Amino acid sequence: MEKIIVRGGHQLEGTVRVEGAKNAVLPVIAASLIASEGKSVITDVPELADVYTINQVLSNMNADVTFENNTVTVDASNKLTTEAPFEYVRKMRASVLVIGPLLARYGHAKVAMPGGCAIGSRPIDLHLKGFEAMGAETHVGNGFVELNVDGRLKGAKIYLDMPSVGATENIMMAAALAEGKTIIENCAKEPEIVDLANYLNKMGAKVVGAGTETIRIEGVDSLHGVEHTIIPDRVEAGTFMVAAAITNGNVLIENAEKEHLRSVISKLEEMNVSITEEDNGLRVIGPKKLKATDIKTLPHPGFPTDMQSQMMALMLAAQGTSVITETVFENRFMHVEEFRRMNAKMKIEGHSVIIEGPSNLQGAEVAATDLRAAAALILAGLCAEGVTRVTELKHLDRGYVDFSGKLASLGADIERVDENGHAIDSFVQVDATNNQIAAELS
Ligand SMILES: CC(=O)N[C@H]1[C@@H](OP(=O)(O)OP(=O)(O)OC[C@H]2O[C@@H](n3ccc(=O)[nH]c3=O)[C@H](O)[C@@H]2O)O[C@H](CO)[C@@H](O)[C@@H]1O
Ligand SMILES: C=C(OP(=O)(O)O)C(=O)O
Repeated sequence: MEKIIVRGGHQLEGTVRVEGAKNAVLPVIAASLIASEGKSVITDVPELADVYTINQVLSNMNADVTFENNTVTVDASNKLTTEAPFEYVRKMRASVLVIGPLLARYGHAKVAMPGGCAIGSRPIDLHLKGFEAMGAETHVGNGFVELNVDGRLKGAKIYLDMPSVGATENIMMAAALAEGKTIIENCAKEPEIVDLANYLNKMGAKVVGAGTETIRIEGVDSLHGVEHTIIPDRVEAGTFMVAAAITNGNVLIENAEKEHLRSVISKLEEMNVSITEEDNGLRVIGPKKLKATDIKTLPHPGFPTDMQSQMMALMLAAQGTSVITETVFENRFMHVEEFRRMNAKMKIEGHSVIIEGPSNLQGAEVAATDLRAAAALILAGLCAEGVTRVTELKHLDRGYVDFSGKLASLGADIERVDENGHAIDSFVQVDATNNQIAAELS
């Protein structure tokens, strides 16, 4: 079993560059399925397990996909098949984002139903209600959801019961090619929604209002491939901000977009962390003593749930009582038990965790329970006494490129080892060209 081994107590210093955003690139690659002509060229794509998975989903549908030098190309002008099997959806829930494009272009999609996961039940009812309002018939059975449209999708007025990121993206992609006008109310406002809208508009779509709570889409007859650069990953940036803060370090986080990180910056500043904008990024300096604070996760522009576990690590090192309330996912506290193995003093009360800081964190063997928990346990290891060993790295590899290597370059005592204890590089997919994917799938 691969592990990351961290020896705490080193201040981080230097510069780290943030990659393109996982949560922006997945819908953008899925949206490339709508282009019936031309090639889509997507740049600043991070080498993440999830990117390989979405590429495989598209490739399996007969799209031509390549991934080299942080650039994904998709040629979806072939006749595509319209199914995404469980093998992919199991690995990555974002596979459901192919439904909107397929339904819009072919009037049919059959995708394995995503189950629950470590952070909650995560249904897709809002996606399906949106498609039904646009004229699709949905049928759920045998572990799949199958959608059919008689003719073309019709524009509709859709109110989302909650501002779901995935539902907003899926409906926006479907509406881009629907007949007439679609209005999505109470939609998600995340920067990744804006990035997808910009991409669709370059492809020839007519989307206005992304980033506000109402998006209006005038459907067009066809979309074409274009070039697009992915926005920086605000969660990776936030994670390195916490790494600098928790080690009393001084780190320049290149390519971090301040506007996307307002809630995170404001909470870190409350904890006495210094953050200044420089030409090419944000400089983060950790204080000698971190101050406790409270956080409630909310849809954007509120505090992001994807930064909740990393902030929990930081609060464990802060002076005083902090409270984290999770309102986005029903069960995103699995990492609490793992932190307790490191001597963390905290208790769960309903949707909140009360953290008594500072905990005298001690190194221990801990298991990542989800992607952000993996990063959070490593962050805790950076300031714990002794050695922390983190397992279940498949979660980490979904969302962080060479996390241990980047921390090591900032001065952390950290290495990734294989089951025999030999040092290895971070997750690297040997070859992700289309041929390789085809070979894997055959
Ligand atoms: C690939 C990607 O971009 N993932 C992000 C996306 O996930 P994702 O798009 O899955 O998250 P949503 O915004 O849809 O989920 C928010 C809440 O709405 C609920 N819900 C959602 C859809 C639905 O049909 N019915 C329903 O009840 C979910 O269970 C959850 O409680 O946004 C989340 C919230 O910011 C982030 O944590 C994830 O990192
Ligand atoms: C929850 C996350 O991602 P996903 O929706 O892909 O599981 C995340 O990025 O923290």
